[in-house]
Amino acid sequence: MSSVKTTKKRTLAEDYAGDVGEDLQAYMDGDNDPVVSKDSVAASNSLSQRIQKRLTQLDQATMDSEKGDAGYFDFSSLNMKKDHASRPVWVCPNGRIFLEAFSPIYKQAYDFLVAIAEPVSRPEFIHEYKLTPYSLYAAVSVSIETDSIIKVLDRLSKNQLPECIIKFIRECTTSYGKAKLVLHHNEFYVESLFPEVLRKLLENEQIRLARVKEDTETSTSAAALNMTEFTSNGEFLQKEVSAEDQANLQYQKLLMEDYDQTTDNAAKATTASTVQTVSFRIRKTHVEQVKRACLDMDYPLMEEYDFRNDKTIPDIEMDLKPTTRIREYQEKSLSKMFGNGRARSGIIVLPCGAGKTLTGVTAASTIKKSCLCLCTSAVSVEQWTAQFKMWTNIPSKKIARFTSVSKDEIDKDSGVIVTTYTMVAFGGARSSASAEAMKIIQGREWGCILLDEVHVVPAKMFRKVIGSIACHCKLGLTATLVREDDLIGDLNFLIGPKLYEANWMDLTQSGFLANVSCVEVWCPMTGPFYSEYLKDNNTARQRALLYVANPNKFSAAEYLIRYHEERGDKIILFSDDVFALQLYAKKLQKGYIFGGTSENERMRLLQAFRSSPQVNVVCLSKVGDTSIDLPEANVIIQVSSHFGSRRQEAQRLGRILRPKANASGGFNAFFYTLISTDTSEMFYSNKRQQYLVDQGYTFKVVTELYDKSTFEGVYTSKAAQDQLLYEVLNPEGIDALNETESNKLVDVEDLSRLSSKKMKSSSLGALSGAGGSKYMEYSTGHGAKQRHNLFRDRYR
Ligand SMILES: Nc1ncnc2c1ncn2[C@@H]1O[C@H](COP(=O)(O)OP(=O)(O)OP(=O)(O)O)[C@@H](O)[C@H]1O
Repeated sequence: MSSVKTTKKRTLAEDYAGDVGEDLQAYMDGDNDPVVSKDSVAASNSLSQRIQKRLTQLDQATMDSEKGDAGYFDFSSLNMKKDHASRPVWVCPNGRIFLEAFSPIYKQAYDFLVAIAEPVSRPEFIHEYKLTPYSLYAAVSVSIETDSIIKVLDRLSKNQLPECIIKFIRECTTSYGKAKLVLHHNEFYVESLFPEVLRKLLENEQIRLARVKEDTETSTSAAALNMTEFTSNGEFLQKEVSAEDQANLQYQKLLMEDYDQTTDNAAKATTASTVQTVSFRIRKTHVEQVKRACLDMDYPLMEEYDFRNDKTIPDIEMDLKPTTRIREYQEKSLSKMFGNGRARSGIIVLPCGAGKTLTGVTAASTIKKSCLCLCTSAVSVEQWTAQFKMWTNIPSKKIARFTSVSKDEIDKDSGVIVTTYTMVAFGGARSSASAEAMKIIQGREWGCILLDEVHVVPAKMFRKVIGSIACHCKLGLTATLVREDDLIGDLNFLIGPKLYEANWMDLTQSGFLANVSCVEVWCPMTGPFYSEYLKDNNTARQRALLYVANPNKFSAAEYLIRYHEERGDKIILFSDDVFALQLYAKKLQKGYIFGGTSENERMRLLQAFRSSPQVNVVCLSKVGDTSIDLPEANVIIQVSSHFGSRRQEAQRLGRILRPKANASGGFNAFFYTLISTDTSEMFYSNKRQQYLVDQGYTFKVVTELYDKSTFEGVYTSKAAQDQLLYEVLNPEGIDALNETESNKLVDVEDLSRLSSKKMKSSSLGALSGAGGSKYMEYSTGHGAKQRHNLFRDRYR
């Protein structure tokens, strides 16, 4: 109960934070991390600090000269080219790039920009991108050279490239991607195409000490051997160009010449019979120290796996089935990973429901070596295992699940193990079966690690997992790389750069994602509810319950359920608040699932929802945000959510993104958020939507959903509303309810093993993940703090 009290004291800032499973939270809270050396953190921090400095300098340069009183940038003095109308982008001195999404060469420009810059916002007509040291690092790592970045950007740009931008690109990219860490025949090499880079690195004493001297050599790079089935992006560009309007072909070719040449060169380099590289061998025991020293010298070591030449790890017979067809964007993302014949470590960002699993499975089946797949929950472990079997011909004895409940036999030589982060990172006493499995996991050399949902796992836990496992290649997968804290930078160096990020709207237009109509329904508070809401003596918890249980909101949900049931839709009602969840479910006579629901009951309800035409509504607490797969659902009604969490909003939308049969071509999925007006819910809602707005979704506001004079529902009568108010102000057993909910979010095995000390010291906020500092808000113009003057008053 002590934890409940802590929750009530949470500050507003804490409330904005998003959620992360408590099991992960525990590792963030732990003070000792034997695997991670403090030096390693310091090194990465010092690099982050330098990067931050560069960014600050860039911003400062712009602020000094361009920023006006209103806090907006005035770029009217940009030096425009004569033919600017036919070029698609503006490049601003603060590193922001704006792309006309209606340009005939949009696709090519998009491919280029997403490779060199971070997408900030991608609505229908104008996209915004941002050049950052990380994005440039990613560009270099997929073989786009400094001069090509500048040249292509200049060709695409309507204005002359600002000098500070050219300087920024040069400064950020000269040293990145120039040195690689390669594992050849079980030996680690630092490799480079540039002898002077290796000479410079060897000036560092730590690196010199780590070097095995006799191995200095000029080698024939293994990258010279077979190309993978994923060709370089140059080829993709050609394909896309041919699909464009013929009249624009000449111009497009001219414009993209340099970019094509860059990618062609990269491809040629890999198909040519030899590529001269210089390398030196380093001691295995010194790998971490060398990585650190290189980071410190601004030469982060790219990690690539020469899997085709690796004879130390036995191949697994694992091919995609002939019936498996990967989609264009999946192929494109994989081409960034395998573009030079080796496997690059990095992160692929694909929207919810776009098929990250198949992308990961295809990567593993291309490498065909032992593969460790790390998921966030036992349910995901089941889903990944099923998809490995569905898409590939992997023999069943070669794939094993390792969770608290399922421990399959692990193949002695090689194979795929699907497990959770917590199972691997757990530091306490294990059962003998678990200890045995961990011995194999930690003793084996892995071809690749697949890291699912990388945005939710704390960097500290990553270090622990990655530091305890020997692997050649790491592929991170995520839908929402939303993490404005420093940890996102750490991910770049712990896993690798972002290799690809798909555009949600492009995938929607191509029919790979459902076309969702997002609606915010404004529900005024009833008089009595609002006057209680305004009273100071009511706790924050009570006030939150008042706006969630607002009778007008209840009626709106009731109306929407009736409307969509009549259409034959499948509806999920989400409420983070378990008291409210039960209220809605019981009064509307629908099934509900929360942390306390038994596994049998859960399965029964979900099965009924999936297959029975009579069961079209299921009410879910936050347990349904990610781990419950309901591809049939096409309507979401949110009545209560986790404060300002953009990730939760995106994850919930993701529940209905699976493509739907749609004869008319209009919206085929509906995402409703019910907001009690003039309460703090309005403020949170605005923050929550920002990530989706940046992906191009528009939220319509509806103020008159139904005719109040004729609608009759559970809480339309005055007497029923009074009764509800009484229940809300005197809720029975509410604390116990919420406690059960939070505890059930924890992986069972880990919960039983978390030390009682840790359990006691965690706040309820931490248990539900709210205490994690994962959701710091945008500080760069997209949060409510920087809202336009016109709208500020509305939210005051
Ligand atoms: N190339 C493909 N061909 C056919 N079906 C596909 C393909 N790629 C993905 N799918 C299907 O799309 C659905 C969503 O895939 P998956 O579960 O991997 O998505 P996801 O990106 O991991 O989503 P979430 O983030 O919601 O977990 C699955 O049913 C999967 O079978």
